[in-house]
Amino acid sequence: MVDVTEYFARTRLVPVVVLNDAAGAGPLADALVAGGLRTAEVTFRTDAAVAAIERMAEHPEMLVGAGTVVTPQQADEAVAAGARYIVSPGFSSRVVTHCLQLGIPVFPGVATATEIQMALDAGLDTVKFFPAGQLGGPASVKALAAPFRNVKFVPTGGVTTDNLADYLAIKAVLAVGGTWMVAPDLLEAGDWAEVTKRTAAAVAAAKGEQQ
Ligand SMILES: O=C(O)C(=O)C[C@H](O)[C@H](O)COP(=O)(O)O
Repeated sequence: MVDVTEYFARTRLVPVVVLNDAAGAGPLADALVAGGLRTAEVTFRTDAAVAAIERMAEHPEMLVGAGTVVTPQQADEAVAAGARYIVSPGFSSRVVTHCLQLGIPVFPGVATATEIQMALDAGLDTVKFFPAGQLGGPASVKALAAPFRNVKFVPTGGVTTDNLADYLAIKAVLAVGGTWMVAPDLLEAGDWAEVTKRTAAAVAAAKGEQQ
């Protein structure tokens, strides 16, 4: 089984996908892989989520996760469709407990020290920090990480190619997530070339290469 935390430590980027039509899932997987990324968090923000996860998971190189999972039932649907990790915008004991029982890696969202302690109490050591930009950006991640030496963060919300290096420079940051590489308007328009271009730019920025 793939260690998802290890995987994120290598890719350092988690594209957050909002697909209204699952027909785009195949081309989107190809576009991401062409840009150098082999994972995507497909959100339950749309009814197409389950079908989109199924199709993206068919891509032999993709590690597909499910995002915006707010109920245990969605976690079940995501796993059945082929999701290999679960992400939530906030901390839900029900969702976390259920995922632990299923044995699927789960990354709940946190915004406060209290929520980080809830994650620790549940036995987790990696959390999403959401919405990162609006909560104060890298400075907030640093301040929150200080007392929690073994916690890893995936800041998401307001991250772009221009600011991702500021987050990734923080030791406690495992990876960053966001929609900028797979912006909903690009997916609506089927502009896969632009998805590949933005993905490649983000991958280069994550490696610290000149743009
Ligand atoms: O859908 C979820 O489960 C979320 O938690 C929210 C998304 O991860 C962010 O909305 C992405 O933020 P942007 O990259 O600023 O668009």
